[in-house]
Amino acid sequence: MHHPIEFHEVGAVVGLPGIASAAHDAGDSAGPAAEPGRGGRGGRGVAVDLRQVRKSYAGREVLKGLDLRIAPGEFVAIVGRSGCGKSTLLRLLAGLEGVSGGRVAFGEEAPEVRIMFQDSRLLPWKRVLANVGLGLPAARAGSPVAQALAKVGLAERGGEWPAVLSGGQRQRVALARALVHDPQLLLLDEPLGALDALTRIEMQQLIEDLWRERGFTAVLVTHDVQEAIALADRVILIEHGEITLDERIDLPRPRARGHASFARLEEAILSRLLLHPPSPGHAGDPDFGQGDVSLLRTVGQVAWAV
Ligand SMILES: Nc1ncnc2c1ncn2[C@@H]1O[C@H](COP(=O)(O)OP(=O)(O)OP(=O)(O)O)[C@@H](O)[C@H]1O
Repeated sequence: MHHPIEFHEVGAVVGLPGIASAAHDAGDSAGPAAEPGRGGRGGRGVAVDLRQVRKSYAGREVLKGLDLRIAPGEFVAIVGRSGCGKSTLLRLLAGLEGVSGGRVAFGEEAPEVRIMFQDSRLLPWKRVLANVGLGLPAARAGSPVAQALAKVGLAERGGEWPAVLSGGQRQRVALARALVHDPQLLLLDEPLGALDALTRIEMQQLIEDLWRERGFTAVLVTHDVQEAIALADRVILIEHGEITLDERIDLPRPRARGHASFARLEEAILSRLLLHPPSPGHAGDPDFGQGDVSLLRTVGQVAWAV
């Protein structure tokens, strides 16, 4: 049964009135309406609702009024050129920074949100077990920590120091450290960016498996369009601080990179990325209109029909 979602606001509110009612007005929604994510099965995911989110640093506007709704259990990938504001968006979602305007809201009060970065950020003076159990009461840590380590394929490595692990293994530990808290929202800030190609694909599969099993909502920032298409229900493109593309990926999972429809979708998104070169200090893309989105959607649909 479909229940309306009541959104709970986090961070500062500037310029927008009460949220709960506005969030459900069909006509008020920017982007696709929140429908349940189709991959995650565990029902653990939380809905996310961003309205007119703005973020400035020292008077320079980095995010210029983002509207984005994410359904519970949905997997969203954010792509865009370096410096377009992807990590800033994740930090706002994580509550690590406050918005300069607009609002960030979740479908539940105080959901469990975890974030994973490109570097593992493990504490080098603590063994793997202690790193994964950080923040858990000692009495409760044992079994969940062991289970999380087993999930990421490192059941035997708990007694080791982070320094003796490979980069990929350290990221697995970082993933286990997030999993142990059973997150409702998992934020992934280019977590596989420093890994070799093979390890990267293995980690992508692991993340997808865990997402399907646990059902958390996932927001992945990545420079890799293939990675975005392989994992996400929707690929969002940010350009000059604005969302200029919100593309639903309807390919069956697991997704075969070599498949013609995958390749065409990748080409379409890449060409969209390359269409508008960076223009520092320029507010938005005046020459970008609905037509561009329609064009890409057409390309995508043709690709999916193949
Ligand atoms: N704490 C900060 N103080 C000042 N400027 C900041 C701060 N954090 C981010 N910025 C600026 O905001 C812009 C967006 O940064 P952000 O890290 O979100 O980009 P990004 O899209 O994630 O880039 P990349 O892909 O290179 O990681 C950049 O111009 C950056 O210099």
